[in-house]
Amino acid sequence: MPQSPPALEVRGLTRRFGEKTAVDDVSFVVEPGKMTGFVGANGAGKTTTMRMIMGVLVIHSGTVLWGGRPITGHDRSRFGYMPEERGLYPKQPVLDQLVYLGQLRGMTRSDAAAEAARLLERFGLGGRGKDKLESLSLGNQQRVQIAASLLHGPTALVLDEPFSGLDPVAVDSMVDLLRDRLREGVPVLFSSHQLDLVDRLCDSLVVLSDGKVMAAGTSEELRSRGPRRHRIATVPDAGWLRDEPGVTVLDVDGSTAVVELADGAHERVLSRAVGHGLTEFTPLEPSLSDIYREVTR
Ligand SMILES: Nc1ncnc2c1ncn2[C@@H]1O[C@H](COP(=O)(O)OP(=O)(O)OP(=O)(O)O)[C@@H](O)[C@H]1O
Repeated sequence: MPQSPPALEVRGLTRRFGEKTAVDDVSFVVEPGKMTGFVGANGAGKTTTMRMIMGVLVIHSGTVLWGGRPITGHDRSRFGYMPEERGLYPKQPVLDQLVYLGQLRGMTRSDAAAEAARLLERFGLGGRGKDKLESLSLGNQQRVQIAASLLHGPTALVLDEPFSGLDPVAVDSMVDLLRDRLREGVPVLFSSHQLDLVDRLCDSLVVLSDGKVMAAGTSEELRSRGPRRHRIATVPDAGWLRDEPGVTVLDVDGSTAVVELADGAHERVLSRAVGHGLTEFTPLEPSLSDIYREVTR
């Protein structure tokens, strides 16, 4: 029977810098084949967590598990990692660096060269292989960094802000490449400040605030736990909702209002709305951005 692909899990991960606990008892799972967004304000502890996952920073307590057992150096060497500090050499030609990295990761020279050329082509950089990295625009340098993390057919991807500085076309071509890996069951963890992108791309979300996990789960789970918003329209005017118990009006414009309903208020507000000339009563699914704002408020 074929083995199911491994999940990446962190359990109780903790890291201090002097007096400050930068990552505080952090636990979450990145399921195989799932794109998991890692979000949080500046300084929330995302980079520190990713560094501990990759073994470039000592873990003070907790564990990283790969396929349910403690991760090894060999496991990590097969991951694709895009560190915050990036790490390619500005003064060396793009293709040479990629081939070198591929060889470091156990590829033959010719396999590494072929795969590097294929990835550069996919990113529209087919003609730039002989150029020094520093001669490329920042967005194109970013594409090369991404190619470096994908080169060796990684078993998991840990990507620190992979989309920052990319234009929408570059984001889409990167996402296409990631989807190829996801289909093979590779778990992908990526940090981002771009909530709209996270909303569009993620299967799951981990929200970090001040070193702690504020929410973690699949998009559906988090959405079902998110604020219960409704759009209610009553003709001629929806202003009466302002005085209705159990209703928080977020926006009202003439006959239409967007509201949050308290637990148990739904039936009563619906029947009151009928009395006020109801034309619409629609539940609104919260976006991941709404959920993020809610849990970090
Ligand atoms: N090497 C270090 N020495 C001292 N403090 C550190 C070190 N690395 C991180 N920190 C502190 O740990 C906390 C978490 O930082 P981290 O870089 O992990 O956050 P982040 O969520 O990745 O932020 P950003 O979104 O700005 O990249 C911050 O308060 C930071 O100043």
